[in-house]
Amino acid sequence: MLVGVPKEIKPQEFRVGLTPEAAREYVSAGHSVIIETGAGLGIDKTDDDYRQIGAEIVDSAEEVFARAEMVVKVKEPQPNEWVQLRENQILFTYLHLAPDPDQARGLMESGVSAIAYETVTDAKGGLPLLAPMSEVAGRLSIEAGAQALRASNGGRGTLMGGVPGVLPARVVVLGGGVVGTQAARMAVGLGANVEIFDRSLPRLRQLDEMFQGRVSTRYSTAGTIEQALATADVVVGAVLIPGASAPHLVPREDLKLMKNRAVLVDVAIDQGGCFETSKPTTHQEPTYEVDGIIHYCVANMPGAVPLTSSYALNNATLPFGLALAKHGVEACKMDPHLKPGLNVHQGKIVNEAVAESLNF
Ligand SMILES: NC(=O)C1=CN([C@@H]2O[C@H](COP(=O)(O)OP(=O)(O)OC[C@H]3O[C@@H](n4cnc5c(N)ncnc54)[C@H](O)[C@@H]3O)[C@@H](O)[C@H]2O)C=CC1
Ligand SMILES: CC(=O)C(=O)O
Ligand SMILES: [Mg+2]
Repeated sequence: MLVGVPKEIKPQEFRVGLTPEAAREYVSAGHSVIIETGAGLGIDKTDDDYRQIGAEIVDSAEEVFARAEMVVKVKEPQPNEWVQLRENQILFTYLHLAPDPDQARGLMESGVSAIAYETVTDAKGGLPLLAPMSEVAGRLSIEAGAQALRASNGGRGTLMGGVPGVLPARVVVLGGGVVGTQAARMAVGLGANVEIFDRSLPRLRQLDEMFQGRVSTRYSTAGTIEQALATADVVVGAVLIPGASAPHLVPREDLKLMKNRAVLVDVAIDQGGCFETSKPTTHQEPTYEVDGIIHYCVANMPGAVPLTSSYALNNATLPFGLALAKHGVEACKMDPHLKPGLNVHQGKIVNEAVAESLNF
């Protein structure tokens, strides 16, 4: 199969769909790989690095989209990308369609078969192609929160770990999955006071065990969240209902319960966000303020650390990508975990949760 990788075009997105090491695996398996010139520069890989493993460098994204039988990307296609997709072509990337009906329509009209990283599953009920980026985003969320707390950035002026004689910041994490766990680890590492909320009691038990008393766990209800908001310095939004838009756990009116210039970090923004007042931001302008509360809502957080992120992502996507390259879209029928990854096929939304969420 001819596999193509365009350069990412979202603002400040420096990851790449295939690292040279991953591209080499495709070539070894007998596939051809074309890479848009400069696609790897964000991870310090030159065109020559790709040429050396047997890939062909092409001058434009247009050529990649026109020639490739499978396009491998990182972020969801932008409007000028989705118009270049076509029937009998596979797109393998993050899509996050539930909160994005325009993209959903664009992909349906293109006729492409689009497989979304974030809805591929594993035998343990996890999301193996989302997990590595959730690990990155979870860890970054605390760095982002700590930065936003600085007075020079509009925040309350609280130091995460406090100092002897002065209390540390209170960090509230909504959702104790991959993002939430990594956020909690980082916050604990900085010496913050941490509470994690989840709706799953088995998960709360695991977290309790894992953190050995360094983190408090709480069952997530509107009431318990309201109580926590009153004392929080940073609230990390890390919930997920796979395929669906994130539930709004904090309505706008609840911002008045919070301390002035406290910080909301909405990692779940790519699924629409879990605070009512969230709207996607970019690394260029990551924060904004609503009712005295600082919001950080960057939808491609891992793009800020493209080296770590591209390798972590490729480690997870490689076996699935190789299966798609070998068997085409039929691979989704052969692998029950790749099957839910197929979001758009023959002009229809074919993942049930995504279709339901979009009301399609
Ligand atoms: N902004 C960014 O750059 C990135 C965003 N993400 C997003 O972060 C979000 C979380 O991802 P993961 O941690 O991998 O998901 P996950 O599935 O590992 O964890 C989600 C957790 O939320 C819990 N949950 C569901 N409803 C809840 C509720 N009402 N209250 C409290 N907890 C609830 C679930 O029980 C689960 O433990 C997703 O939307 C994902 O797309 C992930 C990576 C990068
Ligand atoms: C998961 C996701 O949206 C990202 O890595 O940007
Ligand atoms: Mg995202």
